[in-house]
Amino acid sequence: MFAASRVFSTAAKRSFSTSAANLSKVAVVGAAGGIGQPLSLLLKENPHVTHLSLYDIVNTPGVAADLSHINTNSKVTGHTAENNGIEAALKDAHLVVIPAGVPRKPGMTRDDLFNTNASIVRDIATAAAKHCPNAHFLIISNPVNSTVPIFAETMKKAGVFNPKRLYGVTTLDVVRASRFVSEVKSLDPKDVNVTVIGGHSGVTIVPLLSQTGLEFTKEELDALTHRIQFGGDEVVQAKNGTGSATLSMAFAGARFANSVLEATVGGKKNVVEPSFVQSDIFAAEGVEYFSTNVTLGPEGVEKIHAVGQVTDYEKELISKAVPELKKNIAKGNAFAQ
Ligand SMILES: NC(=O)C1=CN([C@@H]2O[C@H](COP(=O)(O)OP(=O)(O)OC[C@H]3O[C@@H](n4cnc5c(N)ncnc54)[C@H](O)[C@@H]3O)[C@@H](O)[C@H]2O)C=CC1
Ligand SMILES: O=C([O-])CC(=O)C(=O)O
Repeated sequence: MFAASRVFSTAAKRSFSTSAANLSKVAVVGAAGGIGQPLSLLLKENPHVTHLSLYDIVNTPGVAADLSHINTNSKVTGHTAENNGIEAALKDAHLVVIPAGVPRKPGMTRDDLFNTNASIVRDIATAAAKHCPNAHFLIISNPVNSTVPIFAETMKKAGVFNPKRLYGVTTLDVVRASRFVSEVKSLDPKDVNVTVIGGHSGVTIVPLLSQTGLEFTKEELDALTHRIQFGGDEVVQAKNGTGSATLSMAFAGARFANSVLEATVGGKKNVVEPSFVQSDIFAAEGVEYFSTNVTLGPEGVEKIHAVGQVTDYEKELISKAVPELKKNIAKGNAFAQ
């Protein structure tokens, strides 16, 4: 995993800058938005990317022109809905990152975004099934617990679903957890890895603080657990109606995209990241998708890690997460039928 303070190490840049065979087309859908723009900037700096393809319903020609002046190797193209621009944007993409859709305002839950974002994600999945069915798909659009099932069901209908290549992006939860714990323990976040499992909203976000190897008082556990579960709300409140996390999400999304690229085209072994993927872990409880650490390999998800040893406190958190997740997933599945 990357050190929290740097998205790309100098060594990674050096080792991948010379091999053309390692390079690939990456599309960002929702590229002109609050997340899309800084995420595209970070991807422009990624040495694995040969072609950065930006799609949005508005403004991508300007964003693409701007980014195209940065002197890194990748070509940048901007596409909008006119003239079926999504086809050109997605065709032959190796990886597609999707931060398209509306963000929260204060007082809203992520599930309140469902009515708007569900159809946006379904329509993008329909286009993806047609133009780049073998790509790796990174879903950022909320509510992730439901948009991942929507994307999967739409791909299944088109007969092209590959569960190894569909990832709900939950990286921001571990980025936050690392930062928040390091603040409490006066540590450098690069030395603090927190496993977070479950989903990406409120009580479905389950930090496994016992697995950090650090000691916490009950007060610290309660406060940290709450802050990690509701970190998104802190930003929504602070932005006061103008949106939700964009810059930290761009950082997290770029880290996850780079990990997938390193594992799939960079030849790197043992790349481990958390992701909300199709998973057997709680399938018996009717939970078809679950976020845990996964090992990424050349084909995508190679191994889903077990939850591991958990305390009674964490068992209780999991028992609250599972029914909520089940509901969110069922809602996504039902929408896509
Ligand atoms: N997974 C995670 O950890 C996080 C997820 N999010 C989610 O990411 C999404 C985007 O957030 P922001 O970038 O802040 O929103 P934003 O409103 O700034 O940007 C969204 C962009 O999507 C575009 N868009 C809308 N419909 C589209 C379509 N059919 N095709 C292509 N593009 C389309 C809009 O034109 C806009 O440029 C939200 O749903 C938000 O809740 C935000 C933070 C963290
Ligand atoms: O809170 C939100 O709505 C955006 C999000 O998913 C996050 O910041 O984790």
